[in-house]
Amino acid sequence: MDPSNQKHFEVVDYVIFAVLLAASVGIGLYYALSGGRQRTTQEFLMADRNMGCIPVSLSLIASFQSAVAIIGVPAEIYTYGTQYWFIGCAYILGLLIPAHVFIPVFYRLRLSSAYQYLELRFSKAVRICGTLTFICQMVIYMGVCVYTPAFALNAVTGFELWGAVLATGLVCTLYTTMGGLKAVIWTDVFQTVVMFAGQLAVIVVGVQKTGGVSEVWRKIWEGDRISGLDLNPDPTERHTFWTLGVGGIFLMLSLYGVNQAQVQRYLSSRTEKEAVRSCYLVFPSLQLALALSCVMGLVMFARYSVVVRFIFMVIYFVMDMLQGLPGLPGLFVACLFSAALSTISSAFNSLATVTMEDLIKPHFPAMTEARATLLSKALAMSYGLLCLAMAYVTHLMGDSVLQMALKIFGILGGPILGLFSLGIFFPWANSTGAVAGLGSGLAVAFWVAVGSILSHTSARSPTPECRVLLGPDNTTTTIHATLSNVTLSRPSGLKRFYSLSYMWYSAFNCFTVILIGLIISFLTGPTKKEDVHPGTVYPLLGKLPSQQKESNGSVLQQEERQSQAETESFFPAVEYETAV
Ligand SMILES: CC(C)(CO)[C@@H](O)C(=O)NCCC(=O)O
Ligand code: NA
Repeated sequence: MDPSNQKHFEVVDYVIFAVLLAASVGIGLYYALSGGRQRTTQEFLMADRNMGCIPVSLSLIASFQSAVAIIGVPAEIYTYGTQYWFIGCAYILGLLIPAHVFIPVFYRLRLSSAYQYLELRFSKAVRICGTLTFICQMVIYMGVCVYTPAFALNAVTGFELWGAVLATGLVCTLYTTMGGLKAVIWTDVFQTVVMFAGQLAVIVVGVQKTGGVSEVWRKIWEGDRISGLDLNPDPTERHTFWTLGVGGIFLMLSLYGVNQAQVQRYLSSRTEKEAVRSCYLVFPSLQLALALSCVMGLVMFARYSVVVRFIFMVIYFVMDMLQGLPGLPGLFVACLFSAALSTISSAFNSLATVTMEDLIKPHFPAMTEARATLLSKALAMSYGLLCLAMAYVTHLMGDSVLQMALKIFGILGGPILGLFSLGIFFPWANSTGAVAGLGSGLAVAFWVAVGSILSHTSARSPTPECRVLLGPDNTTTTIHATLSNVTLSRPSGLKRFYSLSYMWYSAFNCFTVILIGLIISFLTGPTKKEDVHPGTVYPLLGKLPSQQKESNGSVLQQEERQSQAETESFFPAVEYETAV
């Protein structure tokens, strides 16, 4: 194996990549010119609340399955064995709870943005704090997503780095701005299929070139890549059944339960049942996505029988396998960029939605629908350009990309999950408690994350390390093998606190918010039962009231009624189901 010889693309590979981009723009154009022609925010941001469960479910898995997972998960399996696969166990509760708690609550309140919930349950201030946290989370994450595939390809193949970043950023901005949420969802469907096809191609060719299934299996077995269930309760162990299978549930809840990108898809569903069904359908597709990435990591190990710690080993492997098979390298590039595009388009659209619904509309209640839609498009476009800037910021950082993405979800998404859980499960919580809880949750989250970076404890790795250094022209030139005998002495005191496994971040930060939120609520006078807005608290023992009747005249509901009337004038046949 010689990572120093650069891999190249043929014309046909570039053509396939271009077809992917063109098809995505085509879908955007189609939804710009059909239906209501994106003239209302209901259509642009909510897809007219008329989506079926299959496109929604594929779109749900596409939102947080980016090139980071396509590159990061096989690399993880190749380097450390199959322990990470146990995160699949977290998908069970991680999807059942959103389907039966979060979706019913949000859907029946007929929200446009998840953060509207925070105002109904607490106050305007809480809504704004939540929105701002979400914006930070998605903007940082977006940078990682757009940068990763471009950088990885560049490192191995010399694929033009900033050209690829610009192409993805601009194409995505274009179809998101033109076609709104409908285009985002339907491009997600197409891109998810391309993503699966690309991974499957690599696996099939990889197995064949390594000598067939039994040979691959023998090498994996001899190389000791199949990890048993690690039941070590130590929360500082990076990956164990507990960190992945239990910590992972909170990661999933923060993504599939309360993240605006997903909530928006649930709310765009035709009926509540359809939304719940789409959440159920995520389970098999997400398991498939996980299985494909894990198997790819295993085949990769079988191919080389040695662990080389090179961050873009996955791309090297793919090119090594697919070189000489015209079009297949192009299919994989399309797979990587499909994964990236489908994630950043969800990010643009959800960011435009929260900025519009939570930060702008409340201040300009008289804004016309035409102006609001135009402004939403301008917002989607601005976030697209901001994304390019964030790609540059990511360029300046360095971490395992998978770990980096999951840390962002834990550090910023965990406290948001805590905030929503505080509102949904604890009727006593009040607005002051919520703001204090979120503030403390974020502060502790940053403290632990920065502490962990500074004390380097999270970087402990039990495997011998080899590093491939990047040469001056970004080609891989030197292989520098260091057998690092990491001393596995237990850190003590604060260091031990800092070495908390990043897989616990979501859960830990969520609980900080709930704990501080409840303490402050009780100190400042808990919310009385009769003051809680109906339908905002999930009755753990009773039944959630069915869809909100539009009875009282709050501004929010007037807004809702107005936009609902608009929707109905466009689609008189839309029916809103009221109960499960
Ligand atoms: C969100 C999970 C954990 C769900 O399996 C997975 O898709 C993942 O590891 N995502 C990493 C982030 C990304 O792909 O951008
Ligand atoms: Na994606």
